[in-house]
Amino acid sequence: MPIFSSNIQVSVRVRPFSNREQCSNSRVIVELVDNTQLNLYNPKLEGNQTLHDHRDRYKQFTFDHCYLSLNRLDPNYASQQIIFNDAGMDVLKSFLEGYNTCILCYGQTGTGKTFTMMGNSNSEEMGLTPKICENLFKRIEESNNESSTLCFKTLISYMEIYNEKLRDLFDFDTQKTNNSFNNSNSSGKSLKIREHPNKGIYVQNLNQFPVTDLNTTMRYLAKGNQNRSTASTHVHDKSSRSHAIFTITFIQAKVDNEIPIEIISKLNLVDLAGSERASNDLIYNKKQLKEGSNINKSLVSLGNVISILAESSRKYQNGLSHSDFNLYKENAATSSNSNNEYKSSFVPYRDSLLTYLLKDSLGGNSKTHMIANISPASCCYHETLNTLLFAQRAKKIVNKPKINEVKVVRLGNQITQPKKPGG
Ligand SMILES: Nc1ncnc2c1ncn2[C@@H]1O[C@H](COP(=O)(O)OP(=O)(O)OP(=O)(O)O)[C@@H](O)[C@H]1O
Repeated sequence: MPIFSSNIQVSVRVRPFSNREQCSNSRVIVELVDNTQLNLYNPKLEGNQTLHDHRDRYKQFTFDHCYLSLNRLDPNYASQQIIFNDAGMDVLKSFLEGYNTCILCYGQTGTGKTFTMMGNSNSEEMGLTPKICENLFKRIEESNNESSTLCFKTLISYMEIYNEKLRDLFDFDTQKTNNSFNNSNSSGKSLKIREHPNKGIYVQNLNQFPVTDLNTTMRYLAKGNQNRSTASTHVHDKSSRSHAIFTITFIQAKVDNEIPIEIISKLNLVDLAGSERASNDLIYNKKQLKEGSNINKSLVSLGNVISILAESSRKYQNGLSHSDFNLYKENAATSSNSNNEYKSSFVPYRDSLLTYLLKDSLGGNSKTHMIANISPASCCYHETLNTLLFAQRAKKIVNKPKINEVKVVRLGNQITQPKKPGG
């Protein structure tokens, strides 16, 4: 079974100017050097060539991919299809091979995270989630036509973290009436995260629906999206106030040398809530303050986890050869000896629901792709710089993806794992 280490893939996407940015006479401060490098200009130092050399005037960043979606009329505009062809197809391929996979969008509020993940209802503008589902069902159909020895099962679930509570967006009994689903006084259930030695992280009592076609999946997704917490903010009139995680679980059953085998892979599609700097010039109500502070708190803990993982990946990769590094990860994961030289740094996954839920995707056994969404405008310089620095740190994280293959013994409808010899 292939096990190897793989860095988190990180892309950056620059969205078009918003009306607010156009009205504020902002300038474009992001320039693509090529499809992996971009320059971010400091608007305060622009044009001042005498006092500052170029290192002060702009910072250069390198990522796995940079996408410019600044102007739809530009022939090089990075469309939804282009993002899917790169990031989406890559992740889908690994997911179908049996790897746990994850795509997450990170960035300041209003920079295009929901647009990238979900898109608009217009079919030209479908985001990664519907496009991945569309292609998944196409692949299943193709495989069904090619072979009768493989069986597939697809399950979907959808949850959000709102004000540090975990909610099931597919809990259609707790219907959202007058936004009561998301009201902090509502009786909407808060779910619990559990950890299983084989299954990894999972959410207890989360609804999971089996699906066999795109239309049904899209209907569930649309209903789940209606339940998602959104509100108007000073920056964005339909801002997501929660982190949303749509999970597809894919079970492939086959018989190998007369032994029934199941490969179970999970794809987490994550639309994070956007960070927003509180301003002294603006008035916030109590609800906005609470939402903003919870969003920022969980994004800070995500930042901490990413920094620690990036630092330990760097430390050990610098000193160890590739095979030693694999050994280190192996030992760090299994060692109970606190003096073990390979023991990994403590990673505070449990500091927030978000980092706990994403534990397997960050520094775990998943193939993960992060898309950092940014604005092109000079008025967002500080937020954009923070996002790019965050993304640069995430690029250093090394995961250890593996195919989740389980040999099963079927007893009627029950599925059990074969007993270990002597067990
Ligand atoms: N690449 C793009 N091309 C065209 N329009 C875009 C693009 N990215 C974002 N937009 C538009 O920008 C606006 C904000 O985008 P979106 O809602 O996706 O931001 P967000 O990052 O999810 O915000 P929040 O964090 O507040 O939820 C939307 O009107 C969206 O249609």
